[in-house]
Amino acid sequence: MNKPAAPKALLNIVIGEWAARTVYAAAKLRIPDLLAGQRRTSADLAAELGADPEALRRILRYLAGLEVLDGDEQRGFGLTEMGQLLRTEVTGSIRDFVILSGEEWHRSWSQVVHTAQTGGQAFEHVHGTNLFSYLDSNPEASRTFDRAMSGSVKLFNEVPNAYDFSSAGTIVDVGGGNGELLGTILASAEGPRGVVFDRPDVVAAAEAELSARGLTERCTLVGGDFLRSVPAGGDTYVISRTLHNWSDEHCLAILGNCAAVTKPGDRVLVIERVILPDTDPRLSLAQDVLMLLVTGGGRARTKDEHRELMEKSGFALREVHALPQDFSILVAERV
Ligand SMILES: C[S@@+](CC[C@H](N)C(=O)[O-])C[C@H]1O[C@@H](n2cnc3c(N)ncnc32)[C@H](O)[C@@H]1O
Repeated sequence: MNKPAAPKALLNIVIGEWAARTVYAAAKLRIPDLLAGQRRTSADLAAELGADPEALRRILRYLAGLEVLDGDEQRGFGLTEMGQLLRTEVTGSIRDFVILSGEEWHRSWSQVVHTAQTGGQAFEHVHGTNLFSYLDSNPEASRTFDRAMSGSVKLFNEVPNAYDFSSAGTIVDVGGGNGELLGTILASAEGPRGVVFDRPDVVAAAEAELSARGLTERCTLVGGDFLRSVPAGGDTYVISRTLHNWSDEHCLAILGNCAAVTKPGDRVLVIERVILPDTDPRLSLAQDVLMLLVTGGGRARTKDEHRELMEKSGFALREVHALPQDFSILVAERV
């Protein structure tokens, strides 16, 4: 397809927000769940939702234009492959990410001018507190955040294909969230044991995930603060989608805490959207600005920036492997 002329290309970028808001509305109203396995008209859906039929018809028509839905009022609207991903209970659902993006992240993006002018965090400007303190005192937002982070089955499933964990003894997932990544890794290799390490409230929620996978015997949950220390006893430390939340100084503290409990030859695996030359930068650079808005010093980093942080902490970057959704896994060895 030819690249659209500049005015149209720019307009398409600008109205991207309208598309995102409409997809958010559909997810929030659970329209994709109501369309699972069936076509329905807007009148039918509006009756069930207590919504306005004509407003809903025009919104569904826009969603069909965006290829999130297909069909029309006569045939009924149905889900496309993209629409399926907005259902609640499907493998790889990104509904919770859409809700997080449409609520918490949206409020911060609306203050991007504030951040541009002051360098200050939009999130703090909006909420009067930083992201993780806010999540600590807002259980509902915290659950949405954790679910949004864990809706990454495709990404997590690829991790054991990119790195062979079979010779690991104990794998510690630092900032391991609800344990979904560690559960996937342990399910891929019978030998290793695991530790999920995260904020105390978060690891409590990981228990259900690991027990559902029958992994409680092989896995320990530890609550704490990775800026102070990380659990000792591992030979493989995984830090997934976490360093981007933190400034270089804080990353050095986290990596330094891993170095303090490891010996030469042990591994740190960092999973991040790395800014790589000659690759589509749209996801990694969007992530970088999101971190600018919602964290104090967090950022997406280049491979060399990661290498430097690792070297300063006592690790040598050995390998980089590509993962889905423009993520990479950086494998470093304790020197
Ligand atoms: C962006 S999430 C990534 C979660 C998971 N590793 C993944 O890839 O889906 C960052 C994680 O860091 C955890 N975290 C934040 N501050 C922490 C701290 N001071 N100590 C331990 N964990 C922390 C959060 O609770 C959250 O689970």
